[in-house]
Amino acid sequence: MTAAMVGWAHLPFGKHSEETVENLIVKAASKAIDDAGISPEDVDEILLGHFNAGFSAQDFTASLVLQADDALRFKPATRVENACATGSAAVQQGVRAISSGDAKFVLVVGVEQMTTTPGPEIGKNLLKASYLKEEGDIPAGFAGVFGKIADGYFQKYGDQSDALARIAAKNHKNGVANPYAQMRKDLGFDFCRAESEKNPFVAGPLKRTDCSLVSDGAAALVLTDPATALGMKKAVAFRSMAHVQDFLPMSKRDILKFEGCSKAWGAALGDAGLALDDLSFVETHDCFTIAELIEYEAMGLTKEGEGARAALEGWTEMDGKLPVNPSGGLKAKGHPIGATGVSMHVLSAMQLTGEAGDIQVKDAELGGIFNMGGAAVANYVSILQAMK
Ligand SMILES: CC(=O)CC(=O)SCCNC(=O)CCNC(=O)[C@H](O)C(C)(C)COP(=O)(O)OP(=O)(O)OC[C@H]1O[C@@H](n2cnc3c(N)ncnc32)[C@H](O)[C@@H]1OP(=O)(O)O
Repeated sequence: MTAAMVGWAHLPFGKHSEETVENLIVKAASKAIDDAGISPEDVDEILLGHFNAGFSAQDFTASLVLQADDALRFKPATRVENACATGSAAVQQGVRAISSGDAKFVLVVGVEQMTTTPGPEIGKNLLKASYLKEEGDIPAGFAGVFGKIADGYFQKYGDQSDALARIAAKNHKNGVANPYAQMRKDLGFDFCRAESEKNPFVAGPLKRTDCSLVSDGAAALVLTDPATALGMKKAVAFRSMAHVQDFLPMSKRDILKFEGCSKAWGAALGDAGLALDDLSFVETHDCFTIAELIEYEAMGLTKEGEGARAALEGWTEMDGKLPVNPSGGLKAKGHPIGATGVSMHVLSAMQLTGEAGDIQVKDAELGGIFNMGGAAVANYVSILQAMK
């Protein structure tokens, strides 16, 4: 074990036009420090996950965290970015600072405010996480990128519309019980399966219900070393973690396999000496339902081309053999880009300390997280375990 989470905070995700990036950061940071029961003076390093890419005019944001408390002034603070995996990139950098012995307490904050940006610009900003030379003109923003992946997958393995609707319906159902989720509505399989005025096609075979939400929100956590964590009121350890970065152009890869995701799961489970079956739950990056389906294959839950089985046979439901996205995922909880990976770690820590309330997975002991930037370009897996 290299590091542990000892305090955390999660603001409700949603449309928060009354907020500013600055307020979101300050609120989440203060709450996480309070939750850890440390003094702001104890923080040795600050990492801020913030994608931005045009969502906010303020583009130099690391120092905004210092506004959570005067005692944070003069602490080293750095902004970390790796597309939609920005939050996990910040968390894993924090774990490295702890493991190296450079810091005793690290504060990690993830934030994004997307909904105040006009519609067409949202898609344009998100597309900056693709290879612009090849994908820059794809219509419908990042949905266009995953629409292309879904098209290719359907051509190779057949129509997967039922499985995608099952994934959407599962995540929406789970989101109802999550007080931090943006959309708490059980849409049901039939609504997600059928094209309708309320559920139009967005890109390729992907309908609105196959897409994650556009969101505002922040989450934060405090890390320390495992020995110090043992003396604190709660602690969730990093049993292992992995980061695998792949080529940016999709043309240089077989995009129907998320090879970086597969390698990251292999490395993290291997380092932990665990099998996927040992995990109590997984929070995975369902930016689009087709991504969750391919991730089932990449994490080793099913063989290649058979991800649909896991959805159609209920393996990943709350009462299935491996609950996936008990939080409702990006689909229902929301996907404020820079906050997403931090949120995944916070909600998993809540599961492992029995703080997850109505989304609690029974007897959760080990949790896996997969957070992805771009189309399987930045791949981060963390395996978390309760310490007490
Ligand atoms: C970039 C990386 O590195 C990797 C990644 O993670 S890629 C993912 C990045 N994120 C995205 O691409 C966001 C994708 N989602 C979207 O762009 C938008 O949600 C969307 C285009 C699918 C829909 O937007 P829209 O058509 O403007 O819908 P909008 O007018 O806001 O809302 C209309 C209705 O649909 C609902 N709705 C909006 N988005 C929804 C969604 N994704 N799922 C379900 N319902 C949705 C709204 O609640 C609203 O419902 P009511 O009429 O009942 O109030």
